Amino acid sequence: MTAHEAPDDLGPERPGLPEGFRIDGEWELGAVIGSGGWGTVYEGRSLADGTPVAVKVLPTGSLAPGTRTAFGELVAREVRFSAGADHPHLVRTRAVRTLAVPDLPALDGATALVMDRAEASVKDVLDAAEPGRAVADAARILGGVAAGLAHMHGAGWVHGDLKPANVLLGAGGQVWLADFGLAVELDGSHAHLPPLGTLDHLPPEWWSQRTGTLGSVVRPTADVWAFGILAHQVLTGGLHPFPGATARARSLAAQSYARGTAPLRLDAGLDEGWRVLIADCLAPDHASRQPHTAQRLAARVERLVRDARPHRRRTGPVVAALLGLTAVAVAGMALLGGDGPAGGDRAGDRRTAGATGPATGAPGRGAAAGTAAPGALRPDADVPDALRPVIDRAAHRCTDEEVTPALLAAMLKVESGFDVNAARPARDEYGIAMWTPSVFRAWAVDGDGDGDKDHMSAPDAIATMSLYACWLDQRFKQEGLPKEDLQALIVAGYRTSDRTVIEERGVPERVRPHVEEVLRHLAAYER
Ligand SMILES: Nc1ncnc2c1ncn2[C@@H]1O[C@H](COP(=O)(O)OP(=O)(O)OP(=O)(O)O)[C@@H](O)[C@H]1O
Repeated sequence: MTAHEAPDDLGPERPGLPEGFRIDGEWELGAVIGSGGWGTVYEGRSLADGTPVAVKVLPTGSLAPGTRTAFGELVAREVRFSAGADHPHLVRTRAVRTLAVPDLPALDGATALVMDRAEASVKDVLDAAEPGRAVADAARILGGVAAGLAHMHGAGWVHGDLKPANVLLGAGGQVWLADFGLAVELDGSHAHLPPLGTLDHLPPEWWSQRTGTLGSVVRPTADVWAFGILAHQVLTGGLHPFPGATARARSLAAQSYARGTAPLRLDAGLDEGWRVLIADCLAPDHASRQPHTAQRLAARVERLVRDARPHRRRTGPVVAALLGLTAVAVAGMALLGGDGPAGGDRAGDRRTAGATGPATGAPGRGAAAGTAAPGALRPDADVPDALRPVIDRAAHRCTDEEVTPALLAAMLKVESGFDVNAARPARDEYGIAMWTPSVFRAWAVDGDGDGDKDHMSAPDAIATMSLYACWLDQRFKQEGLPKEDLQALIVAGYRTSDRTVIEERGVPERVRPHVEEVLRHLAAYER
């Protein structure tokens, strides 16, 4: 949400919750991370397993009656959207609670959103950036933002407040859209929003439209405009595409451009592909921006991310340094790295160093000789020879012990029978790992390091399967699901979703036969 445009009468001094405050005996609050226009975000941790979380507390008690209705509506929206958001590029809300704090009347009855905790926002990165130079990992960050937006628009929502502060970066390199207080559900082609967006990211047409009782009309093209501004900032170390020392001056410059009285002057240092994409996002009005849907932009950004890859092999650690990440977080980033052999090798080394048993990090069947690590493939397993090194390498991207070569092989066996050309068009699933292309895009890993991420390429599809399995594994651990069931749950999550498995706290009935078949193969494949 926006700090500058929020009404001033949200309450005098905003009261805070003390460190150590517990929510429902499940989470404990720590220090304040920051406050926005509507609420305060605290560090927190799960009392069950110490998992770090961020808790956003949205009070309503201290508001003037006139403000309360509008604010209550925004809170309801944030809660409604957050609870339903389920995508790797949208920050995950783990729980929504109503606080009971009779001693602090202003916070009694406040809503608390318990979210995955980020390390930093893109705003933090831009604040530390050198103007004129793209921030480290710029293309990948923008790829995540575009994929998150495409998902929101596809699901019938508009973000409404896309800006650097609302793009969060997780400790493992994840890119999450956040702050859904202004997210609105589309009613046909548009929705209504109170006039609250951020000046610097509002489209020029916003200023000329009348604000009705329902608020301003907001359409997906407003997010596309905001993405254009954000992309320019990320690719130029924070430079806004419109001139002016203040947000208001820049918004006036944007309006002059939209009226045709000033040209669009993008930074001269931008690569041609990005320049064209940003110019499309910054088309002067709703109609001319409309063809550039978030879905199309996401596909274009993905191509640009791919093209940028040879130059960014070494950027993961740079982002880590910039964000002050820990060694553990850097290790997580190697796991997530879709950067081909470099990322894979780092993960392999780490596994070697950390493992108590002999290393299986070396790709290929060499690992089958001598003492094999748990989960290594049996030499007589019916897995095609050519795939063994690919599966080994993919499994070693994940440092969690449940994601083994035998598990991935058993999943592939049942998904496609190791057929690289397998297809189930009715379910929109293709290739050896039966990826749905739009889902694959959100996770895609370049398994063979050829600069391309293709769900029909076995190395890419299998490496991506491993990454996704690893993430599922970590989710289920965070949720405290039984350790002995984790492999079965990963298989079930791959066929359904993390949320379905977590909600059912086990293997959903409808995928039970599939899971049992995979487990049979797993038993036969494991050394
Ligand atoms: N899940 C999270 N993990 C870590 N930090 C977060 C998380 N969500 C929000 N923050 C941080 O908490 C601070 C307050 O966030 P909040 O969304 O309330 O306001 P904002 O986006 O800064 O401003 P506004 O709401 O006015 O637009 C910001 O610094 C934001 O980066």
